[in-house]
Amino acid sequence: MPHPHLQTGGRHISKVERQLRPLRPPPVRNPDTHPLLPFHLSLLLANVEGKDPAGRWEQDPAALPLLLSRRVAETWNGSRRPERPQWLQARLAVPLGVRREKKLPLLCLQEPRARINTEEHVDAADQEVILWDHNIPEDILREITKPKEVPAESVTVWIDPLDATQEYTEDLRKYVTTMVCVAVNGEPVLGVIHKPFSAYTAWAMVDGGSNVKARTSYNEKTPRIIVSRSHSGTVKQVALQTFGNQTTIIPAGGAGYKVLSLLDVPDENQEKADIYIHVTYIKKWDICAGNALLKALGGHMTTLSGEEISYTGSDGNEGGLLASINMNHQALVRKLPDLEKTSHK
Ligand SMILES: Nc1ncnc2c1ncn2[C@@H]1O[C@H](COP(=O)(O)O)[C@@H](OP(=O)(O)O)[C@H]1O
Ligand SMILES: [Mg+2]
Repeated sequence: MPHPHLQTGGRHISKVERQLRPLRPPPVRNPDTHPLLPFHLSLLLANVEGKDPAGRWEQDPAALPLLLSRRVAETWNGSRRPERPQWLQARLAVPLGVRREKKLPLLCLQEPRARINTEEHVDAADQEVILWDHNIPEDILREITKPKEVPAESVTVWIDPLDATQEYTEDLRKYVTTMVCVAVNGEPVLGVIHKPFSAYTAWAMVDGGSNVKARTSYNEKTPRIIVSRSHSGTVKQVALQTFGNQTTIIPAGGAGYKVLSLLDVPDENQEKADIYIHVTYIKKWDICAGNALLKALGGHMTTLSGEEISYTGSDGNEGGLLASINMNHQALVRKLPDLEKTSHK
């Protein structure tokens, strides 16, 4: 899509951008602390804004992750002008036209004392910046009334701009999510899982608030177990061995989708399960947001041997995954077979 550009002061800016000035001054921030709440909310905004996210995805799969990740970057930087969604849409269409490869671009203006880990990487040539207007929607403000601040160096951010990539390439769009997670001292604290093709966003903050809840009942005896359809490893054998041959196994794409299957999600394309098990290696950006959501709602996501996963340091989790909510998680861990016998890789 062609987009009008004007030359001003040696810099190309869009006509729409120019019309939006003058704008409010940048917020004042204490550089030693990290405002968890606004950051989190900006991610939500990044996820839900725009007239037709699914439509944008059909035009170009990079659109939403790019919008999301740029919002992340911008909020992190915390000092730019606010913008409007219409502007974002117009502006994004230009650079995205040429990016249809599987790996999606991401711009991270990294805060020097915090870490941002993402499946995609910064395109150094890309100077565009997309901005958050610092308006927090009413429904979110109602849920989280007390903003938190934590030392910036304690924060690690995990971003998956496109989860269920394999399924996306097979046009199985219901599995696709974008995810952002903020961990503090390695503990998952804020999670956002967005389904671009359903325009549904689940978010939760540990000791903060959420827009999603657990279902009212789960089947602990003969659970429906949701597992990977494309990185399954020995998971079916493990599940049947643990819970018996009558157990229902639901193969599904995406770690974000599978966590949502444990919750009360008002989306007709969302299957429901009682337990999520994964036995192969998995990256932390695939699981951090789901872990934060579950933790905030009273659930658990651990390795198969019941250990908490630390969302700092290395980007891989090698101990497999067991996720549940409103169940005796430790009892589930004890039931699982000794997985030394099975491969985690
Ligand atoms: N053994 C493995 N090695 C690397 N990534 C894995 C993996 N198993 C699962 N994943 C990643 O975890 C996400 C969910 O996987 P699955 O759909 O198989 O459950 C996918 O993320 P992406 O789609 O972001 O790559 C997938 O690539
Ligand atoms: Mg992923």
